[in-house]
Amino acid sequence: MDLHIRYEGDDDPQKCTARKLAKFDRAELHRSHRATPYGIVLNPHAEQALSPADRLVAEDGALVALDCSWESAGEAQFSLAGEHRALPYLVAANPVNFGRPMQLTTVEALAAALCIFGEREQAEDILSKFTWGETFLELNDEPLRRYADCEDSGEIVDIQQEYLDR
Ligand SMILES: C[S@@+](CC[C@H](N)C(=O)[O-])C[C@H]1O[C@@H](n2cnc3c(N)ncnc32)[C@H](O)[C@@H]1O
Repeated sequence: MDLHIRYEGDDDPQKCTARKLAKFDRAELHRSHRATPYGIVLNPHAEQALSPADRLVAEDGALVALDCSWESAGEAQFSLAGEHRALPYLVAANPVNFGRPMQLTTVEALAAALCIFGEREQAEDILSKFTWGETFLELNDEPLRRYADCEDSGEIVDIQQEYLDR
């Protein structure tokens, strides 16, 4: 699946996961909203949760993340053309936000979406570029497998609730 990243460039370049993905040819960076292709946009502010039902749109178009600092990741920043989806409950494995729910790096968000779409190998491949990448899949193994078995976002939200209630 083609991975595209709207790259804002306002985060620490040393820690930026988007730049590393581009360096290894795993994703294409775009410097403007207009240049970013239409597709499924990973947006933590979106009302609808990502589910396997979104796979076709991502396959025909693109799977898109917005790489910017969390300080500037307000709702307005996500004015990209596409179908916006939030990821369901998952925890971060990156050293900055380790163990925190929902605030994933760009590579974690893309890998989670790939797992939900059944593209586990591609998810493993992009995470393999990061020392903590495998830990993300280990920490989230059960929810990711359960989300991938869902039909639609309604089912995803029901499963997410189980984790939120724990
Ligand atoms: C705010 S940027 C931070 C990037 C970080 N500086 C890095 O180097 O990876 C992370 C991006 O991943 C995606 N993302 C992260 N958590 C998400 C969630 N819970 N739901 C949907 N998308 C999410 C969004 O596209 C978000 O803009």
